[in-house]
Amino acid sequence: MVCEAKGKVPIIDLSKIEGSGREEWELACKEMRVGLEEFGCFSVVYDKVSLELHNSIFEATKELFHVPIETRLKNTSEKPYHGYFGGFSAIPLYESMGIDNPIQPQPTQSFANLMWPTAENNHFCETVQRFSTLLVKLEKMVTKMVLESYGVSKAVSESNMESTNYLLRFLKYRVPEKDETDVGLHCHTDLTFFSIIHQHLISGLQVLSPDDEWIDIHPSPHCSFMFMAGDALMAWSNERIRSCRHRVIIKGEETRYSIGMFSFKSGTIAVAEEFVDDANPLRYKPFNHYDFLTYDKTRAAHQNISRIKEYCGI
Ligand SMILES: O=C(O)CCC(=O)C(=O)O
Ligand SMILES: [Fe+2]
Repeated sequence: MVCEAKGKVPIIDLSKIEGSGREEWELACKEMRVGLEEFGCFSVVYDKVSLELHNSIFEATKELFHVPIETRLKNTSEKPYHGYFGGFSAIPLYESMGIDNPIQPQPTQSFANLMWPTAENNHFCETVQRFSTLLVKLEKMVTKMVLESYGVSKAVSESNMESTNYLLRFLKYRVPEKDETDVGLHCHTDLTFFSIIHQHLISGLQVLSPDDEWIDIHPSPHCSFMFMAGDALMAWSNERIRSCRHRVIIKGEETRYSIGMFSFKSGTIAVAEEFVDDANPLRYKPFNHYDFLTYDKTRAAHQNISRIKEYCGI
């Protein structure tokens, strides 16, 4: 069930986990903890996402980026980092758009109406809903497994999960022109609780190992999903889990598309008591996730400092 090799990002097959026994469940939890503590990530195979759905969501993504730029720019949000992002000289290849709360029909429909005000957009909405519903189900299952396996009480685990909001983002990286950088996204950690990245045919995602080596995360099979711990999960776990340092490098002659499902918490995030003892004193003050995003957006860039540490580290 689990392709494990020490020093490698774990690959965990959760396709049949729901009907499985205690032993398989615990083994999968252990692999998740190993991945999160060593690399800040693990890869999940989840065959409830069919090849047909995988192809449909990427067809929808390509169509979306064919919409004129004036229209794409209409993807705005009151929440920081939730709307259109692109045209930055430091990352010229990268462009992305987002739907906040994509499992509700209304936000997806409003987004589609903005992008295709006069054309039929039901197929886009239906595909986004099907994909998002499965991904959110998967994220909830993984979060439950991670929290439970660290011994977090059922009540705390349930309230943690109830406070989750999801942001679906469509990402595009164009091919670099001659003499242009091949960096799609510079090395960073996400500001999220969890980030799930789903890739199409073109590789590019790399994660940094504990020995500071870049590991390629290849986009196969069609139902594989990269789970990366964000800064909020690192803080919540009092740094037992490390946030995943990653980047995107664009090689070859084809546009790269990927999709991200990002989770954020409403209310206050406080370090879970299970992670604090004499050897591990409290490292973070309680914080509001969206205030952290606002702070990050307005702060001067200090690339070498952990952003969450700067915000609420003790
Ligand atoms: O496109 C990818 O594979 C990764 C995207 C990413 O790191 C991000 O959006 O934060
Ligand atoms: Fe990222």
